[in-house]
Amino acid sequence: MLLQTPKAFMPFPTSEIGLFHILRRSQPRFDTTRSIHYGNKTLKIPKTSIKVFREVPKLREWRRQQLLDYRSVGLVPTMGALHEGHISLIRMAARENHRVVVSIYVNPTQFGVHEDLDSYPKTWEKDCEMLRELDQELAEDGSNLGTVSAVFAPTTSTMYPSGRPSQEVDGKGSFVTITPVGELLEGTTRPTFFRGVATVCMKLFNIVAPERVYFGQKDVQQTVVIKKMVKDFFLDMDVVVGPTQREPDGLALSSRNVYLGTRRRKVATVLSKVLQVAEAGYLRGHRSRDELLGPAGELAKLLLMEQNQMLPEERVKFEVDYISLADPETMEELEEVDETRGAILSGAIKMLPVESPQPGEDLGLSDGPPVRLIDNIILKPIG
Ligand SMILES: Nc1ncnc2c1ncn2[C@@H]1O[C@H](COP(=O)(O)OP(=O)(O)OP(=O)(O)O)[C@@H](O)[C@H]1O
Ligand SMILES: CC(C)(CO)[C@@H](O)C(=O)[O-]
Ligand code: BAL
Repeated sequence: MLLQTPKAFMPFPTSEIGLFHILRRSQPRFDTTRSIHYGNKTLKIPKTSIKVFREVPKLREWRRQQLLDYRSVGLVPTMGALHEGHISLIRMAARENHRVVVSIYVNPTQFGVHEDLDSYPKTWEKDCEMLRELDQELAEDGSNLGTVSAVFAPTTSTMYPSGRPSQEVDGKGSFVTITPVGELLEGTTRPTFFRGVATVCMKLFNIVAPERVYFGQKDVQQTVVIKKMVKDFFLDMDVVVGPTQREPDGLALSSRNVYLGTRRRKVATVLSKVLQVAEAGYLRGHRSRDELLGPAGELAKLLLMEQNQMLPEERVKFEVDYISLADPETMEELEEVDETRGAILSGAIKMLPVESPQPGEDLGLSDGPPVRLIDNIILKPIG
């Protein structure tokens, strides 16, 4: 990083002008796909000192000042639609860093051409409200090293300065690919997913230059891909993985849960139940794939049979995409768990559109297309 004198890097004057007010006047809702310029002002989330950066140079300028002030920076990358899973990562980051940057960016290149880029939930105002509440909580809790200092919410033209690359599998562009791990499991169903994730994370890491980056275990294969990228490209930062936050009934929190609607939400715990059966086998001493995944597959069949016996207007059909028992570093499938290494149990299911929707039934966001859910459990090494 190029160092300049502190004077040259005095931050731009900040403004208490409500971001919402500016946005309301200029466009109806915050839209990360369009370029917006507000002169030289650094915006803030109202009633907080959280800066909102939309462009790279100002963020870099702020970052350099942190370096000069010996302040550590933690980065929590997100796609917005914040929930308690994200908040738990931000809390972790605030415990371990003087400054926390949360990025909010729905990255088009990690969505396949037929995926849900257009309908992906965007809840900017609610996200700001959650960050405001968290800011207060962190300020009152003296055990943290830092607090949320900034949100980075770039546009796509900022993130892809040479133009947005194609989302096609054979699309050309400046990509980071981490293979073979990025081709397995989630990469089979979503062949451009990890290429998009690695590419955007490399950009975010280069822009923010954090000491630590925070990811959730809910997307476990993503954490494996990111760790590999950091190792193989000598990126000077630690990757910290936070535990999966769940609803009381066990469903992993996910921004996409809003797609489910009431009926499918009740059945969405199938995946966590199936994985728990396999985990219970490991804790009882089973190590072979058949012993661990056999009962898990049986439970999935049983739960589907139960649904099939119900009336069409009540039931929920689902398809198991995969249940995997994999090595924690390569994500290659295992026949036998080496208990000194442990393993990753993971799965994906597709909740199908409800049959015979009832008048006024809540079908979830975007009216009920199939919803793919993922989850995992780490089988910890023993000894
Ligand atoms: N339940 C959760 N517990 C802990 N971390 C989570 C949880 N859900 C998401 N995260 C983490 O938050 C970060 C940002 O994730 P993202 O914004 O995609 O949210 P998401 O809920 O995973 O959305 P999606 O529905 O697209 O999977 C990622 O590191 C992700 O693993
Ligand atoms: C890491 C990430 C923010 C990259 O867009 C995304 O994949 C996510 O939210 O998990
Ligand atoms: N949390 C993973 C982001 C995605 O599924 O696109």
